[in-house]
Amino acid sequence: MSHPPASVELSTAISAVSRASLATSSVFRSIPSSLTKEDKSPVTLGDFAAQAVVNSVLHAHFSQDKIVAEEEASALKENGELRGKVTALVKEALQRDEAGLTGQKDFKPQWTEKAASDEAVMESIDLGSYSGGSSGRFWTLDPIDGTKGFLRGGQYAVCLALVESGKPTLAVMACPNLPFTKDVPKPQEGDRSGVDGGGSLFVAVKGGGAWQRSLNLSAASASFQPISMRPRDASLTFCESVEAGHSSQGTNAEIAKLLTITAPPVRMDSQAKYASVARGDGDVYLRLPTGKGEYQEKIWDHASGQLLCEEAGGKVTDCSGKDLDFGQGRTLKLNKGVVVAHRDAHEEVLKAVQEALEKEGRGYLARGEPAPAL
Ligand SMILES: Nc1ncnc2c1ncn2[C@@H]1O[C@H](COP(=O)(O)O)[C@@H](O)[C@H]1OP(=O)(O)O
Ligand SMILES: [Mg+2]
Ligand SMILES: [Mg+2]
Ligand SMILES: [Mg+2]
Repeated sequence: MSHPPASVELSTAISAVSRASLATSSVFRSIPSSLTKEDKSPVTLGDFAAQAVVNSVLHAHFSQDKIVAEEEASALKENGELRGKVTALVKEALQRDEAGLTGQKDFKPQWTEKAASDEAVMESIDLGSYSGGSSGRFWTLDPIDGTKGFLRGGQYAVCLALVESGKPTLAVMACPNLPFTKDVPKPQEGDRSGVDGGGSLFVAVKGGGAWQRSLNLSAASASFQPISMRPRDASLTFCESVEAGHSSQGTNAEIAKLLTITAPPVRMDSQAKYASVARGDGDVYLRLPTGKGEYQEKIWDHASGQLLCEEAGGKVTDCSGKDLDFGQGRTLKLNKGVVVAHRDAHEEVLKAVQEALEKEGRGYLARGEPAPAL
């Protein structure tokens, strides 16, 4: 098959994510500033604009579908200048010609001019407030995954997935700063001039494979190609977060020793990590909890990445070997940590993860038990 299995959902999601990544790329080039949210994490006008774009495209095509998305519009309600900038970005992204942007000649955008007023933009952002759950279907969106990377001038991703009965069934992820192949060097952190050839777009359909093409239709690699994880090899390479506070890098180093891996881990921001192991740039993505595992991972931080890796031949579980459960609300509250490896390597990697956690006195995370009370 030379194209992912077609559906209106897939065409709509490709249109939405491609448009959103136009808005984020434009903010990225201009050296974004940020606001700080209540949980102390940053948000930029790129996050707001991308969420408004995706939600308004989804709502125009599937008005019954609910959306679980990261951002909320409250900060824009008090800040007219920021609101105006977001609306201008949304307008520009929604007005782009579909065939020229995504090559989807038969897809007819259903949204109207009205989607790009200040009021409509704020309403669209707040369409993402759904609480999730295990029944029916909903979309989950991270408008900019890796906002810290986005601010530093590193990797980030626009991540959208359709979840049905608690399981991701369709994923579209744009990685505007990830070159189409590993052979083209990634831009240096802080380089805001963009990627030669225009970054990468990833798609996965449950039971229908994982695919990528260049985000830029004029690039040589503008048509979808299937991707797969690297088969179990003699030596494994690891991929982990740049942010030490997001996962336990010390535990990863111990796991590498147990697996006799000597190569240093590749550090990268965002779900671009899932995409790069899905296409075989690396072998293992570990995101192990810090401390006692107090942080609950958000569903939008994993839904599209999980499907991409599973459809590319991988297995994705938490530290106790359980599947990620996307039907528990806005967070993965029944899971601790994420372990991604090729199907044939996963058991061995998980064993090393569990051994390292036991050694550290955090074996309860490996057993899926609550942390012991002091
Ligand atoms: N305390 C935390 N622990 C784990 N992940 C976090 C934490 N705070 C934010 N995140 C999320 O981690 C992801 C990026 O992590 P990394 O690049 O380290 O893999 C992002 O989804 C980020 O959200 P956001 O979408 O707001 O950037
Ligand atoms: Mg995120
Ligand atoms: Mg985000
Ligand atoms: Mg965030």
